Amino acid sequence: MSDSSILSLNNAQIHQGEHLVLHDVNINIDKGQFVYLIGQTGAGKSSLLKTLYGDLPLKTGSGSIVGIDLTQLKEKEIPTLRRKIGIVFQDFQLLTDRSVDENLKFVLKATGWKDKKQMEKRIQEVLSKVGMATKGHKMPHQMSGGEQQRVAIARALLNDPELILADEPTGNLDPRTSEEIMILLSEICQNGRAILMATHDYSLILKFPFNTWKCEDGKVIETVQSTL
Ligand SMILES: Nc1ncnc2c1ncn2[C@@H]1O[C@H](COP(=O)(O)OP(=O)(O)OP(=O)(O)O)[C@@H](O)[C@H]1O
Repeated sequence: MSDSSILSLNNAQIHQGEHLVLHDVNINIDKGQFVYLIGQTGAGKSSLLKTLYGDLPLKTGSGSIVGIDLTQLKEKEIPTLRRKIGIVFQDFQLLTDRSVDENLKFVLKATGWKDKKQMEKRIQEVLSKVGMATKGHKMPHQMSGGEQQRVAIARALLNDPELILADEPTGNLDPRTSEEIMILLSEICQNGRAILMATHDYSLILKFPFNTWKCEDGKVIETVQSTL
């Protein structure tokens, strides 16, 4: 593992309970790198991401993410891990009973922020980054899917993570909105964060080309665009 590595798995096995999903996984992402994760339904993309954010245990092989050893990860260390990475899901997962500002404040409080002024400042900063500076008062149901995903990305940025894991972040969006979200994620990457993004959308990969890993036949292989 090089100094610039932000995520690596070596000879890892990814399990869902007793079911072996992926084996001999050897992957590395450096700081500031963008990588796509593709593969057919059920191929193991979400299982791999879940292992990386501590939702599934890594029992075989070795793995490290944002400086944390995944094989040694204890239940009580999972919040620390989640603070150091940003996670974005297909279905946004905003709390539907509160405004954008309150959604973001909830995460800040849960991750140890106390000072009210500092929290307000940080919320405004991340909302500006995703083009939602004036939308803090909105409730989730008052926003389009694309706007909700922007807020979800703002939420992922709150604690200034070096790595963002995104599980089909454009899966619920129309093609144009998907492109807008990709432009945003590309900008975030250009600002030095690494991104690992699972997707089914090959047209996005062609428009925004980055390294691509494919889950296939129980393995993760690096692939080139012409073989997608
Ligand atoms: N909670 C679970 N318990 C047991 N097996 C599961 C669970 N979730 C997924 N699996 C199994 O693990 C394998 C990989 O599923 P996974 O969700 O990682 O695939 P995926 O590539 O993300 O698929 P999709 O593109 O449909 O999201 C599949 O065989 C699936 O049936």
